[in-house]
Amino acid sequence: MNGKAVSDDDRNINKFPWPYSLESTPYLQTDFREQIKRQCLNQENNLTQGWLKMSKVVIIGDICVGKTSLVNRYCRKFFESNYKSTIGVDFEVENFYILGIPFMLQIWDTAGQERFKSIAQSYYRGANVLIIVFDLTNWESLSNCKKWLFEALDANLDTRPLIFLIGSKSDLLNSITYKPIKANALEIAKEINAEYWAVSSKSGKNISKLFRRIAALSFERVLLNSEETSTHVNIGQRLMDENRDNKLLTKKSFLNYDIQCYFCKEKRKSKKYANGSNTSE
Ligand SMILES: Nc1nc2c(ncn2[C@@H]2O[C@H](COP(=O)(O)OP(=O)(O)OP(=O)(O)O)[C@@H](O)[C@H]2O)c(=O)[nH]1
Repeated sequence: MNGKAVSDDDRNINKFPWPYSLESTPYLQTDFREQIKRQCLNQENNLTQGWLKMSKVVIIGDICVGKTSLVNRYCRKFFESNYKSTIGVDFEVENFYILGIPFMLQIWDTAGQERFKSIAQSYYRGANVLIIVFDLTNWESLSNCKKWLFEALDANLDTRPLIFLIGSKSDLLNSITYKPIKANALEIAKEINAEYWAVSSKSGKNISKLFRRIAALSFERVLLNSEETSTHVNIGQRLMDENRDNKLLTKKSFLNYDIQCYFCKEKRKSKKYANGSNTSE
C-alpha cells in the first residue's frame, strides 16, 4: 500500500489533541510545548528543516482482537467483517502536517497468531509507539496485554516508546456491560503506564482521534530527541526532493529509506572502529 498525500483536515494538526479522558493517560500535557511551537512556527533551527520526521508505531495483541481492522479503518477507511488473519506483519504509512511540519507515522500491524510470533517480533525493534490492542468483549485478551508489552519492551530496552492500551469493538457493548471492563482496563493501563482508549473500527468511533493523538505525542518526542536528527538529515531531504513532484512517499521509497539509514549507521560504526575511537561523531 502506498503512502498517501496529506489531503484532508484529519491529517492537519494545529491544536494539541486530547486524550480519551484525563484519568486514562500518563501524558498530561494539554498543549504542544512552547519550545516545539517556537521551532515549528519560526523554523528556527534544523530540527524542523530538511530531514524526514517519522515515528514507528507497532501494533500488538492477541489473535482476532481487531488490530488489522484498526489500521484499515484509519488508513483505508473501510471495515471488513470477515476475519482474515495477518500473516507475519503488514505496514502502512500515514502522512500528517503538524504545526505546519510534514510528519509520518509508519504503522506496523503484527500477527497475533502464535506461529507468526518470531516473524512479528523481529519488527518490534526501534518502536517509538507501542499500541496494545485487546477485545473489550474478551477478558483474556486484556489480561494478556502485559505479556505482549513486556515482549515488545524487551526489544526496545534503549528507547522509551509511548504506550497505548486500546480496547476494540466498543460497538458490541452497552454502557452497563462496558463499565466493569473499563475499570479493569484503566487499572492495567495505570500499571503499565499506558494511555487507554476504547474504539470501534466498525463504527469508526474514536479511531481518528486516537491516531491524531498518537501523531501529536510522537511528533513532540521525535523533535525533542535531537540526537536522531543528524543521522537522517541528508537521506530524508533527498527522499523529500525525489517525491516532491507527485507529493507521494511510496512504500518502496520508505523501505529504501530504512535500508539507507541502516547502511549509514553501519558506515559510521566502521569509521569509528577504523579510527580506533569510541567517541561519538
Ligand atoms: N463488531 C466489531 N467487530 C470488529 C471490530 N474490529 C474488528 N472486528 C472483527 O474482529 C475480527 C478480527 O479482526 P482483525 O482486525 O482481523 O483482528 P487481528 O487482531 O488483526 O487478528 P490477527 O491478524 O489474527 O492477529 C474480524 O472479524 C473483524 O471484523 C469492531 O470494532 N467491531
